[in-house]
Amino acid sequence: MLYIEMFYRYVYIFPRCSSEGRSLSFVFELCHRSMCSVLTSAIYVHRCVQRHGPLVTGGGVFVSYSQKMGLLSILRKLKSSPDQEVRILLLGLDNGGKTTLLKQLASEDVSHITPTQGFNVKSVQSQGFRLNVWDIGGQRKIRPYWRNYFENTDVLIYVIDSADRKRFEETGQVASVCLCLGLPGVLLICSSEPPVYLFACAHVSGQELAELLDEEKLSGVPVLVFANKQDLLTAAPASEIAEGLNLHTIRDRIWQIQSCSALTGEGVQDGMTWVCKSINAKRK
Ligand SMILES: Nc1nc2c(ncn2[C@@H]2O[C@H](COP(=O)(O)OP(=O)(O)OP(=O)(O)O)[C@@H](O)[C@H]2O)c(=O)[nH]1
Ligand SMILES: [Mg+2]
Repeated sequence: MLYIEMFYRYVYIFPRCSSEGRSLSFVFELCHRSMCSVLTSAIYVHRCVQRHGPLVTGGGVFVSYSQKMGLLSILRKLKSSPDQEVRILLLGLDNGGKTTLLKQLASEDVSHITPTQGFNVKSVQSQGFRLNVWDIGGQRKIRPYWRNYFENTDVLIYVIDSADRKRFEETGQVASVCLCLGLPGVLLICSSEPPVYLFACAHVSGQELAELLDEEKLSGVPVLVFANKQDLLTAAPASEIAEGLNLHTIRDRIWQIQSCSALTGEGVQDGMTWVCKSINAKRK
């Protein structure tokens, strides 16, 4: 039996949601539908009865204590917050590196990552205080469901695979939608093999960003640009990304740019430290 527990309001129990029973897409469809109405801040998919088979990609699992040191350290940095729960959302097109980042944060193996069909969620709890990190699949068919996860988001981590030239424009549009929705924080992760492409990417995104930052409802929302895939020799430096995004023109909020590699973990914690600081500052 697979339990999908929606904290605060609903608990759903799906009998035999295994590879032999209901399809996973059925489970996630129900999850997504539920999120539409519930819009709650936390969802946990318990893989509680292992004998029914693995949940495969898309399921959230509780992280064992030995695996969550990265997340725990983030949680500790947030402990001064009076709120009992913090929610971080990872979004971006498929193949961008969201799941790699989530696994890196949870100190898990990042060498075997498969495309996310639904979502992954990692959660850590300490002394009644909880940190939830959500990773939503970026495939086109899943993207319409993204908005169902926005409620109560403290920081959005947006992952871009800048090496994917063909979908550059698409990426810019999706980023705009996220910003339009007024999420309180945006962490934009850029990765690129061809720097020229990355510059173009940053340029278009920068135009979108500039327009959105004029919106009153986004006033004061902190923005962190996280330049991912720096392990690739052809990755553009963060300074180029900042220039392309015109970050220096942002005057009405704090922003930050951080180089990182979700694959090696380099720079990831630095970015998350900034995220924690911005959350703490906002909640003071
Ligand atoms: N070189 C390099 N590769 C990366 C990095 N981050 C992710 N990748 C690779 O990019 C590919 C896609 O990573 P995923 O984490 O599955 O991407 P995703 O955004 O979760 O994709 P969906 O689940 O389909 O939305 C994988 O082959 C990763 O190994 C990075 O920092 N450097
Ligand atoms: Mg994924």
